[in-house]
Amino acid sequence: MSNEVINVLITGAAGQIAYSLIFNVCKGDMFGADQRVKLHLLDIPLMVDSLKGVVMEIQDGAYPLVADIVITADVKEAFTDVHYAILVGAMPRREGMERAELLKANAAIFKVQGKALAEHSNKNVKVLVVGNPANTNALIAMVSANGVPKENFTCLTRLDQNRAKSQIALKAGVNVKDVHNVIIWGNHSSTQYPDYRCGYINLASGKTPIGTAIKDEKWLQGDFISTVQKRGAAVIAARKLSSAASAAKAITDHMHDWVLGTAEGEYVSMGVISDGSYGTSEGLIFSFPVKCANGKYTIVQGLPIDDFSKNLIKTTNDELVSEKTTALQFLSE
Ligand SMILES: NC(=O)c1ccc[n+]([C@@H]2O[C@H](COP(=O)([O-])OP(=O)(O)OC[C@H]3O[C@@H](n4cnc5c(N)ncnc54)[C@H](O)[C@@H]3O)[C@@H](O)[C@H]2O)c1
Ligand SMILES: O=C(O)CC[C@H](O)C(=O)O
Repeated sequence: MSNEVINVLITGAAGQIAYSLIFNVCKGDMFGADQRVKLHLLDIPLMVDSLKGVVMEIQDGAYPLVADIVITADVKEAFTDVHYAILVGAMPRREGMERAELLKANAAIFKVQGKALAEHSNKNVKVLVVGNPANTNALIAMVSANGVPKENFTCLTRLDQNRAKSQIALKAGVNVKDVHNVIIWGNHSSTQYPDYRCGYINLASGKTPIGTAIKDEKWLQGDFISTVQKRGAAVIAARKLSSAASAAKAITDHMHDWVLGTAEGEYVSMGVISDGSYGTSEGLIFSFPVKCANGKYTIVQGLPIDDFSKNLIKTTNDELVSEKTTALQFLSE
């Protein structure tokens, strides 16, 4: 076990997602089986008693990797010296609530937290925003965090990628581990574009493009896309609560790959600052296919984009431009 300890902030630490996520971190699933962690757990004052119960459970889990735990409702204390900030805390969308309503409610939170990252966290803090609307909340935190490198701000679209891979695996009758390089473009919303066109399946006969293995273009261009786009809403409709265990798994996958690297030839989807690739608007937090090595991600370049894909990328880009305009208005009020 390494002697070095990393400081990991989880906000919304008394919430549903955190109740799975914290234990993934404690087990070493996120940063590796040798990496010791100090947990910084932030929630609102009302939830601090509940956090005390979470601490009891962490202790009762007897995790050797946990070096220390801070629980707090104080933003400065929570953000001080953190190397990784996983910003989950937000108001989750309930059934029937519009995402635009969420934008306003959450803009204020991410402005304060962006400032706190700049003022109190490690200068190279890596940030993952999960709280919705995740892309635009990440953008608000990024523009509010003077001095923190803009490439250090990401948002979660790995849950969408995992959903897409599973739908393909179910349809093809293969194990999900054999499905590779399905991409999520754009916003973590119902305009996202789940793109199978660069993906492949490892069949007994060899590496096979998804379109060739599934041979059902109508499904791939129709129900596949809409099922993934609407999966979050379907979970809310069924559970009356937003997805939690699957979100925690995706957060763990995202941070693991960012910090420890992706396998050779593997693309993963992350919301990252757009450099204008694939006709997207520079400066948005947009989900792209990326590869990770040495703690850095690179947007995969040169993928073939036909008119079908171009249109869907434009739709989700337009939605993000509009969210950005609204968010910047809230910030200036
Ligand atoms: N990007 C994704 O893929 C994805 C997936 C699932 C859920 N989400 C989003 O993640 C967020 C959390 O979901 P959840 O199910 O854990 O919700 P939850 O309501 O169970 O927990 C949220 C927690 O955040 C806390 N909180 C609220 N404001 C806070 C603040 N300013 N600082 C610190 N903590 C604060 C709440 O007190 C609560 O304990 C929601 O916005 C949800 O929509 C995103
Ligand atoms: O609010 C939603 O529609 C989605 C909630 C969450 O982001 C998810 O993807 O499960």
